[in-house]
Amino acid sequence: MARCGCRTCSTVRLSSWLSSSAWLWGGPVVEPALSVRGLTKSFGGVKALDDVDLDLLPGEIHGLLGQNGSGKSTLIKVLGGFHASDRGTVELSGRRVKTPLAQVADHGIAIIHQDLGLVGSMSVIENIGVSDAYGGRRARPIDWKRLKADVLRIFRRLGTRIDPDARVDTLNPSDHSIVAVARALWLLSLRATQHIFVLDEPTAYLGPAESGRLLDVMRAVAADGAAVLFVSHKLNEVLSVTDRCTVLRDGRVVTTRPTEGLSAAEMVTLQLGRPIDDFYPPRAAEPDGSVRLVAEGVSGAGVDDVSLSLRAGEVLGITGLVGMGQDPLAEMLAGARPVAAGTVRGPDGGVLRGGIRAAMGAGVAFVPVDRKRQGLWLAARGRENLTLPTLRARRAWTPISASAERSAARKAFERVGVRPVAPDMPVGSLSGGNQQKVLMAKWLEFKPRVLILHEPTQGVDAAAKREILALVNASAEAGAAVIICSTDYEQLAATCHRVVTMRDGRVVAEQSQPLTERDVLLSCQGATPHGGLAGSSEIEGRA
Ligand SMILES: Nc1ncnc2c1ncn2[C@@H]1O[C@H](COP(=O)(O)OP(=O)(O)OP(=O)(O)O)[C@@H](O)[C@H]1O
Repeated sequence: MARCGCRTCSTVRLSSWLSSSAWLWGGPVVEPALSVRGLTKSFGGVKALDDVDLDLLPGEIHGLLGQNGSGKSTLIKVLGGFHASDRGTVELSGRRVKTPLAQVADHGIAIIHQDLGLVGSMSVIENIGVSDAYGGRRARPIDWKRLKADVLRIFRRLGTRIDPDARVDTLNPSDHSIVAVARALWLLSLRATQHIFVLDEPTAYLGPAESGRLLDVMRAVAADGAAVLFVSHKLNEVLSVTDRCTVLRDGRVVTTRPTEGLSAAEMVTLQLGRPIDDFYPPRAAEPDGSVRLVAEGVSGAGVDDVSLSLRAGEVLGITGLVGMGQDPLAEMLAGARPVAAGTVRGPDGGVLRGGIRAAMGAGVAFVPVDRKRQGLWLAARGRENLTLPTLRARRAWTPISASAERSAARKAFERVGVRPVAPDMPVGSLSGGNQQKVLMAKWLEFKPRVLILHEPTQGVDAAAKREILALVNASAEAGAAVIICSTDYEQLAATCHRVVTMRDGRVVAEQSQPLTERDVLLSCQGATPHGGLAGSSEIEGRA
């Protein structure tokens, strides 16, 4: 049964109602907030959406699932007016609307993308205030006093204590998402009575604790009567928060059904059209190689006196609650961020100075967390992205053979499961998960001696996640030393030989095999495994 974890919500969950006879025999007795019929959209020869029907009911949290490239983002972009559909109709509360929709907020629709569109140097309240009337014909002054009262009321309803006057760049990532939801709530409250929230992988960058806060916010929004569409590859979250799910495969709806009674394995089978045996590949063999990377007393922005070493063949996890220093540490080890004190020694024992270029020269590869801004050249072809890391090693003026590049890229894309395998397609036209696979292919092809991965499977579906991690393990078995910097505790426990935990910039714990998700989470929360914090609902819900 879909569980309501919201402490303030006393409403009856929709799940039992949805599976009741009222739904089954007579169709929905409640007017859908959004009703889509026959939606079809192609890009060239690719049918991204094929005759899609979808109903979102007021008060419901509806999961939208599907493997990478199945059409989820395209559906959202059509709803958001970003793409015109080729065919199909959209009704809002029973009223047919003209598509593509313009000014979707006027129709009560808020779309919250992964990139939240907040301005870090502005306060929370300024970010919310400037969202009204942006692009409008008449400028009018913002009533800050009234706005602040509205925002505080919304924050109270969402159960958050974010300071409206705080600068956004001082907040943690889950607060960013909550501010984006609050901004949408405020904006919609000025414009429409029925609200529809579409959240496109809002928890992709969040750890379990931070995600939990956002899921509570979604529950509060739905409890007030909004319809919520939630896109995620994190099946635990989909199971815990949604009332119903719609599964897309190759642009078509496979099923829409109540979440109650569904398991994560069944969700994967519905998405792929086949079951997968295990969510994770077998762990890489125990390492017995020589030392490949050493950090000695490394300090810098957000990192305080960290020492660690890593051997060839080893897969080391670096984790912590979100924002505890693991992200800047991964960047410092890769030469992508300056080290203020201490040293990093590379595969040959020499101190790595000279930034990321010197690190690459020593065989260190880095897969950054922000694939769109730091990882990929979105306007370039897939094959060109793959060539980039080796460009410097080529002899000057040696022409690049397009056909050789194409055939190498085709093989690399097949290895990591990029769909479609189209080396000439601009990377920006691929789905988000497939972009992530191209990024992985780019650095695996580099044949690194040290491979530093920052959230390597974000936004990828269950099958692709398994394939990517299998390649990471193969890379370790071929002699690379691997670091996975992540807040996906389950993935770390299933993949790593060793996990170090950071808090306030320092390494505070180190665990080796046997590892469990629970132990990793406990160490992040400051408890010793098998002790303390026994009452944490976060842990109990997932154990
Ligand atoms: N602008 C575009 N140009 C060409 N093809 C596109 C474009 N946008 C999407 N596609 C294609 O449409 C299909 C559906 O992509 P979409 O982004 O909707 O998938 P998705 O389900 O959101 O995947 P993911 O889980 O990876 O985010 C894919 O084959 C993708 O390559």
